Amino acid sequence: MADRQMPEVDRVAANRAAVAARQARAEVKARLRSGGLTPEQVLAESLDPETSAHSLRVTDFLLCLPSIGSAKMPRILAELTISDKKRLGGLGIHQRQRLENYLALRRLAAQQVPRLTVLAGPTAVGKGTVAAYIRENYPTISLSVSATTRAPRPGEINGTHYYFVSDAEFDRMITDGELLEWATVHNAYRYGTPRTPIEDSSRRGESVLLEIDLQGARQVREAMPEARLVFLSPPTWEELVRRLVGRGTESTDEQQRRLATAQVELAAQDEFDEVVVNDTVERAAERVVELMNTL
Ligand SMILES: Nc1ncnc2c1ncn2[C@@H]1O[C@H](COP(=O)(O)OP(=O)(O)OP(=O)(O)O)[C@@H](O)[C@H]1O
Ligand SMILES: Nc1nc2c(ncn2[C@@H]2O[C@H](COP(=O)(O)O)[C@@H](O)[C@H]2O)c(=O)[nH]1
Repeated sequence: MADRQMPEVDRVAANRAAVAARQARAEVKARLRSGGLTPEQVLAESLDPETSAHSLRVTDFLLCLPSIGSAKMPRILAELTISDKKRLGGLGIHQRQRLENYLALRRLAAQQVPRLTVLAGPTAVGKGTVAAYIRENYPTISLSVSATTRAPRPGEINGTHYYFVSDAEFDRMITDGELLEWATVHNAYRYGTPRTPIEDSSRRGESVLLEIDLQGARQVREAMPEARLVFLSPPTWEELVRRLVGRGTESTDEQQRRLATAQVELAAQDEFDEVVVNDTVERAAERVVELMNTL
Protein backbone atom coordinates (compact mmCIF):
# COMPACT_ATOMS: atom_id res chain seq x y z
CA MET A 1 0.00 0.00 0.00
CA ALA A 2 1.38 3.44 -0.86
CA ASP A 3 2.37 5.43 2.23
CA ARG A 4 -0.23 8.12 1.62
CA GLN A 5 -3.05 5.53 1.48
CA MET A 6 -2.14 4.07 4.90
CA PRO A 7 -4.40 5.01 7.78
CA GLU A 8 -2.71 7.59 10.02
CA VAL A 9 -2.46 5.19 12.96
CA ASP A 10 -0.70 2.53 10.81
CA ARG A 11 1.69 5.09 9.39
CA VAL A 12 2.69 6.25 12.88
CA ALA A 13 3.21 2.65 13.98
CA ALA A 14 5.29 1.89 10.85
CA ASN A 15 7.44 4.97 11.44
CA ARG A 16 7.98 3.99 15.06
CA ALA A 17 9.00 0.47 14.02
CA ALA A 18 11.43 1.86 11.42
CA VAL A 19 12.99 4.20 14.01
CA ALA A 20 13.30 1.35 16.53
CA ALA A 21 14.94 -0.89 13.90
CA ARG A 22 17.37 1.88 12.98
CA GLN A 23 18.29 2.38 16.63
CA ALA A 24 18.81 -1.35 17.12
CA ARG A 25 21.11 -1.48 14.10
CA ALA A 26 23.04 1.54 15.37
CA GLU A 27 23.48 -0.33 18.66
CA VAL A 28 24.88 -3.40 16.88
CA LYS A 29 27.27 -1.15 14.99
CA ALA A 30 28.40 0.57 18.21
CA ARG A 31 29.01 -2.79 19.93
CA LEU A 32 30.94 -4.07 16.93
CA ARG A 33 33.09 -0.94 16.89
CA SER A 34 33.80 -1.10 20.63
CA GLY A 35 34.67 -4.80 20.45
CA GLY A 36 31.65 -5.74 22.62
CA LEU A 37 30.47 -8.04 19.84
CA THR A 38 32.72 -9.93 17.45
CA PRO A 39 31.92 -9.86 13.72
CA GLU A 40 31.44 -13.65 13.88
CA GLN A 41 28.79 -13.22 16.63
CA VAL A 42 26.92 -10.61 14.59
CA LEU A 43 26.95 -12.83 11.52
CA ALA A 44 25.65 -15.79 13.54
CA GLU A 45 22.93 -13.64 15.14
CA SER A 46 21.80 -12.38 11.75
CA LEU A 47 20.34 -15.80 10.97
CA ASP A 48 17.55 -14.96 13.44
CA PRO A 49 14.97 -12.62 11.80
CA GLU A 50 14.06 -11.26 15.25
CA THR A 51 17.51 -9.67 15.71
CA SER A 52 18.67 -6.27 14.50
CA ALA A 53 21.76 -7.97 13.03
CA HIS A 54 19.36 -9.60 10.53
CA SER A 55 18.57 -6.26 8.89
CA LEU A 56 22.09 -4.79 9.16
CA ARG A 57 23.42 -3.91 5.70
CA VAL A 58 26.55 -5.83 4.68
CA THR A 59 28.12 -2.48 3.75
CA ASP A 60 27.57 -1.14 7.30
CA PHE A 61 28.79 -4.40 8.80
CA LEU A 62 32.09 -4.21 6.90
CA LEU A 63 32.55 -0.52 7.68
CA CYS A 64 32.41 -1.35 11.41
CA LEU A 65 35.46 -3.61 11.13
CA PRO A 66 38.85 -2.06 11.94
CA SER A 67 40.89 -1.00 8.92
CA ILE A 68 37.96 -1.17 6.51
CA GLY A 69 37.02 2.25 5.14
CA SER A 70 34.82 3.45 2.32
CA ALA A 71 37.60 2.78 -0.21
CA LYS A 72 38.33 -0.80 0.82
CA MET A 73 34.75 -1.88 1.50
CA PRO A 74 33.52 -2.01 -2.17
CA ARG A 75 36.66 -3.98 -3.14
CA ILE A 76 35.88 -6.61 -0.50
CA LEU A 77 32.23 -6.84 -1.58
CA ALA A 78 33.33 -7.30 -5.20
CA GLU A 79 35.78 -10.06 -4.18
CA LEU A 80 33.04 -11.81 -2.21
CA THR A 81 30.53 -11.19 -5.06
CA ILE A 82 27.97 -9.74 -2.66
CA SER A 83 25.74 -6.86 -3.73
CA ASP A 84 26.00 -3.62 -1.73
CA LYS A 85 22.19 -3.76 -1.34
CA LYS A 86 22.29 -6.97 0.71
CA ARG A 87 21.47 -7.20 4.39
CA LEU A 88 23.16 -9.82 6.57
CA GLY A 89 19.90 -11.74 7.00
CA GLY A 90 19.36 -11.84 3.25
CA LEU A 91 22.68 -13.47 2.34
CA GLY A 92 22.53 -16.68 0.34
CA ILE A 93 24.21 -19.75 1.79
CA HIS A 94 27.32 -19.40 -0.41
CA GLN A 95 27.57 -15.65 0.19
CA ARG A 96 27.40 -16.26 3.94
CA GLN A 97 30.08 -18.93 3.64
CA ARG A 98 32.37 -16.58 1.70
CA LEU A 99 31.87 -13.84 4.30
CA GLU A 100 32.63 -16.31 7.13
CA ASN A 101 35.80 -17.44 5.34
CA TYR A 102 36.84 -13.84 4.84
CA LEU A 103 36.42 -13.10 8.58
CA ALA A 104 38.37 -16.24 9.52
CA LEU A 105 41.26 -15.31 7.20
CA ARG A 106 41.27 -11.76 8.55
CA ARG A 107 41.53 -13.01 12.11
CA LEU A 108 44.36 -15.37 11.21
CA ALA A 109 46.26 -12.72 9.29
CA ALA A 110 45.91 -10.23 12.13
CA GLN A 111 47.28 -12.77 14.62
CA GLN A 112 50.27 -13.59 12.47
CA VAL A 113 51.28 -10.30 10.91
CA PRO A 114 51.88 -7.32 13.17
CA ARG A 115 50.37 -4.39 11.37
CA LEU A 116 52.23 -1.56 9.83
CA THR A 117 50.38 1.71 10.37
CA VAL A 118 50.89 4.75 8.20
CA LEU A 119 50.01 8.21 9.49
CA ALA A 120 49.65 10.78 6.74
CA GLY A 121 47.72 14.00 6.16
CA PRO A 122 48.07 17.55 4.88
CA THR A 123 50.88 19.88 5.81
CA ALA A 124 50.70 21.36 9.33
CA VAL A 125 47.80 19.15 10.43
CA GLY A 126 50.06 17.96 13.25
CA LYS A 127 51.50 14.64 12.02
CA GLY A 128 54.92 15.35 13.52
CA THR A 129 53.42 16.60 16.78
CA VAL A 130 51.15 13.57 17.18
CA ALA A 131 54.00 11.17 16.26
CA ALA A 132 56.30 12.86 18.81
CA TYR A 133 53.59 12.55 21.48
CA ILE A 134 53.26 8.84 20.71
CA ARG A 135 57.06 8.40 20.86
CA GLU A 136 57.13 9.99 24.32
CA ASN A 137 53.97 8.51 25.84
CA TYR A 138 53.53 5.08 24.27
CA PRO A 139 56.90 3.29 24.53
CA THR A 140 55.52 0.01 23.15
CA ILE A 141 54.90 1.60 19.77
CA SER A 142 57.95 1.69 17.57
CA LEU A 143 58.29 4.61 15.20
CA SER A 144 60.07 4.24 11.91
CA VAL A 145 63.02 6.62 11.57
CA SER A 146 63.12 8.05 8.04
CA ALA A 147 66.14 9.03 6.01
CA THR A 148 66.13 12.60 4.70
CA THR A 149 68.35 14.88 2.65
CA ARG A 150 67.32 17.96 4.64
CA ALA A 151 69.58 19.38 7.35
CA PRO A 152 68.77 18.79 11.03
CA ARG A 153 66.78 21.49 12.83
CA PRO A 154 67.90 22.61 16.30
CA GLY A 155 67.33 19.78 18.78
CA GLU A 156 66.95 17.04 16.16
CA ILE A 157 69.15 14.00 16.75
CA ASN A 158 70.53 11.82 13.96
CA GLY A 159 69.05 8.32 14.30
CA THR A 160 66.23 9.46 16.59
CA HIS A 161 64.28 11.99 14.55
CA TYR A 162 65.78 11.20 11.14
CA TYR A 163 68.85 9.74 9.53
CA PHE A 164 70.30 12.87 7.95
CA VAL A 165 72.02 11.78 4.75
CA SER A 166 73.64 13.42 1.72
CA ASP A 167 72.04 13.35 -1.74
CA ALA A 168 74.62 10.80 -2.84
CA GLU A 169 73.84 8.53 0.11
CA PHE A 170 70.10 8.83 -0.56
CA ASP A 171 70.73 7.86 -4.23
CA ARG A 172 72.67 4.82 -3.04
CA MET A 173 69.85 3.77 -0.69
CA ILE A 174 67.39 3.93 -3.59
CA THR A 175 69.70 1.97 -5.93
CA ASP A 176 70.34 -0.72 -3.33
CA GLY A 177 66.62 -1.17 -2.66
CA GLU A 178 67.02 -0.09 0.97
CA LEU A 179 63.88 2.07 1.00
CA LEU A 180 60.35 0.75 1.32
CA GLU A 181 59.11 4.06 -0.14
CA TRP A 182 60.51 7.50 -0.80
CA ALA A 183 59.33 10.87 -2.10
CA THR A 184 60.40 14.44 -2.67
CA VAL A 185 58.23 16.32 -0.19
CA HIS A 186 57.05 19.91 -0.71
CA ASN A 187 59.28 20.09 -3.82
CA ALA A 188 62.25 20.38 -1.53
CA TYR A 189 64.04 17.46 0.12
CA ARG A 190 63.82 13.70 -0.25
CA TYR A 191 62.49 11.49 2.52
CA GLY A 192 62.33 7.69 2.66
CA THR A 193 61.49 4.77 4.95
CA PRO A 194 64.36 2.32 5.51
CA ARG A 195 63.08 -1.19 4.83
CA THR A 196 65.23 -3.31 7.20
CA PRO A 197 64.11 -1.83 10.56
CA ILE A 198 60.46 -2.34 9.49
CA GLU A 199 61.12 -5.99 8.65
CA ASP A 200 63.05 -6.51 11.92
CA SER A 201 60.25 -4.94 14.00
CA SER A 202 57.66 -7.09 12.24
CA ARG A 203 59.71 -10.21 13.03
CA ARG A 204 59.83 -9.17 16.69
CA GLY A 205 56.04 -8.79 16.66
CA GLU A 206 56.10 -5.03 17.22
CA SER A 207 53.56 -2.65 15.72
CA VAL A 208 55.32 0.02 13.71
CA LEU A 209 54.12 3.53 12.93
CA LEU A 210 55.27 5.45 9.83
CA GLU A 211 54.68 9.21 9.74
CA ILE A 212 55.05 10.03 6.06
CA ASP A 213 53.48 12.09 3.28
CA LEU A 214 50.64 11.12 0.93
CA GLN A 215 52.91 9.97 -1.93
CA GLY A 216 54.71 7.64 0.49
CA ALA A 217 51.42 6.34 1.91
CA ARG A 218 50.31 5.37 -1.59
CA GLN A 219 53.59 3.51 -2.21
CA VAL A 220 53.23 1.59 1.07
CA ARG A 221 49.69 0.59 0.08
CA GLU A 222 51.09 -0.86 -3.18
CA ALA A 223 54.00 -2.65 -1.50
CA MET A 224 52.11 -3.85 1.61
CA PRO A 225 48.34 -3.97 1.05
CA GLU A 226 47.84 -5.24 4.61
CA ALA A 227 49.20 -1.96 6.06
CA ARG A 228 46.65 0.27 7.77
CA LEU A 229 46.48 3.79 6.39
CA VAL A 230 45.36 6.49 8.83
CA PHE A 231 44.59 9.99 7.59
CA LEU A 232 45.10 12.76 10.12
CA SER A 233 42.62 15.48 9.37
CA PRO A 234 42.25 19.04 10.75
CA PRO A 235 39.09 19.97 12.71
CA THR A 236 38.44 22.69 10.08
CA TRP A 237 40.19 24.26 7.09
CA GLU A 238 40.58 27.52 9.05
CA GLU A 239 42.34 25.67 11.87
CA LEU A 240 44.75 24.10 9.37
CA VAL A 241 45.62 27.54 8.01
CA ARG A 242 46.04 28.81 11.59
CA ARG A 243 48.44 25.96 12.42
CA LEU A 244 50.51 26.47 9.28
CA VAL A 245 50.75 30.24 9.70
CA GLY A 246 51.18 29.96 13.49
CA ARG A 247 54.10 27.54 13.10
CA GLY A 248 55.90 30.31 11.27
CA THR A 249 58.47 28.06 9.58
CA GLU A 250 57.50 28.82 5.95
CA SER A 251 57.50 32.02 3.90
CA THR A 252 54.12 33.43 2.76
CA ASP A 253 54.73 32.07 -0.76
CA GLU A 254 55.59 28.63 0.58
CA GLN A 255 52.50 28.69 2.83
CA GLN A 256 50.29 29.41 -0.23
CA ARG A 257 51.91 26.56 -2.18
CA ARG A 258 51.45 24.13 0.73
CA LEU A 259 47.81 25.14 1.19
CA ALA A 260 47.11 24.45 -2.49
CA THR A 261 48.67 20.97 -2.05
CA ALA A 262 46.72 20.51 1.20
CA GLN A 263 43.43 20.90 -0.68
CA VAL A 264 44.43 18.08 -3.03
CA GLU A 265 45.60 15.95 -0.07
CA LEU A 266 42.35 16.48 1.85
CA ALA A 267 40.44 15.22 -1.18
CA ALA A 268 42.43 11.95 -0.99
CA GLN A 269 41.21 10.93 2.45
CA ASP A 270 38.80 8.35 1.03
CA GLU A 271 41.83 6.29 0.00
CA PHE A 272 42.58 5.74 3.70
CA ASP A 273 41.26 3.04 6.02
CA GLU A 274 40.68 5.40 8.92
CA VAL A 275 40.38 9.14 9.48
CA VAL A 276 41.46 10.62 12.82
CA VAL A 277 40.66 14.27 13.53
CA ASN A 278 43.54 16.04 15.26
CA ASP A 279 41.43 18.17 17.61
CA THR A 280 43.73 17.74 20.59
CA VAL A 281 47.12 16.06 20.32
CA GLU A 282 46.38 13.72 23.26
CA ARG A 283 43.06 12.51 21.81
CA ALA A 284 44.42 12.06 18.29
CA ALA A 285 47.45 10.13 19.58
CA GLU A 286 45.23 7.94 21.77
CA ARG A 287 42.97 7.15 18.81
CA VAL A 288 45.93 6.25 16.55
CA VAL A 289 47.37 3.95 19.24
CA GLU A 290 43.92 2.40 19.83
CA LEU A 291 43.69 1.62 16.11
CA MET A 292 47.17 0.08 16.20
CA ASN A 293 46.09 -2.18 19.07
CA THR A 294 42.97 -3.51 17.36
CA LEU A 295 42.78 -6.10 14.61
N1 LIG B 1 45.95 19.34 18.09
C1 LIG B 1 46.58 20.48 17.89
N2 LIG B 1 46.05 21.64 18.34
C2 LIG B 1 46.69 22.84 18.14
N3 LIG B 1 47.87 22.94 17.48
C3 LIG B 1 48.44 21.82 17.01
C4 LIG B 1 47.83 20.54 17.18
N4 LIG B 1 48.61 19.62 16.59
C5 LIG B 1 49.67 20.29 16.07
N5 LIG B 1 49.57 21.60 16.32
C6 LIG B 1 50.48 22.69 15.91
O1 LIG B 1 50.34 22.79 14.48
C7 LIG B 1 51.60 23.10 13.89
C8 LIG B 1 51.90 22.07 12.81
O2 LIG B 1 52.19 20.82 13.41
P1 LIG B 1 53.26 19.80 12.80
O3 LIG B 1 54.51 20.54 12.47
O4 LIG B 1 53.34 18.64 13.72
O5 LIG B 1 52.52 19.42 11.44
P2 LIG B 1 52.91 18.36 10.29
O6 LIG B 1 51.65 17.74 9.85
O7 LIG B 1 53.99 17.44 10.77
O8 LIG B 1 53.46 19.35 9.18
P3 LIG B 1 54.39 19.12 7.88
O9 LIG B 1 53.79 18.02 7.08
O10 LIG B 1 54.32 20.44 7.19
O11 LIG B 1 55.78 18.78 8.38
C9 LIG B 1 52.64 23.14 15.01
O12 LIG B 1 52.85 24.49 15.39
C10 LIG B 1 51.96 22.36 16.14
O13 LIG B 1 52.39 22.78 17.40
N1 LIG C 1 57.23 9.87 1.87
C1 LIG C 1 57.83 10.17 3.04
N2 LIG C 1 57.52 11.31 3.68
C2 LIG C 1 58.11 11.55 4.86
C3 LIG C 1 59.02 10.64 5.44
N3 LIG C 1 59.45 11.16 6.62
C4 LIG C 1 58.81 12.31 6.78
N4 LIG C 1 58.01 12.56 5.73
C5 LIG C 1 57.16 13.72 5.53
O1 LIG C 1 57.94 14.86 5.20
C6 LIG C 1 57.26 16.04 5.57
C7 LIG C 1 58.18 17.07 6.13
O2 LIG C 1 58.74 16.63 7.31
P1 LIG C 1 59.68 17.59 8.18
O3 LIG C 1 60.15 16.78 9.35
O4 LIG C 1 60.81 18.02 7.30
O5 LIG C 1 58.81 18.77 8.60
C8 LIG C 1 56.15 15.61 6.53
O6 LIG C 1 54.93 15.73 5.82
C9 LIG C 1 56.42 14.17 6.77
O7 LIG C 1 55.22 13.42 6.94
C10 LIG C 1 59.31 9.44 4.72
O8 LIG C 1 60.09 8.58 5.15
N5 LIG C 1 58.70 9.26 3.55
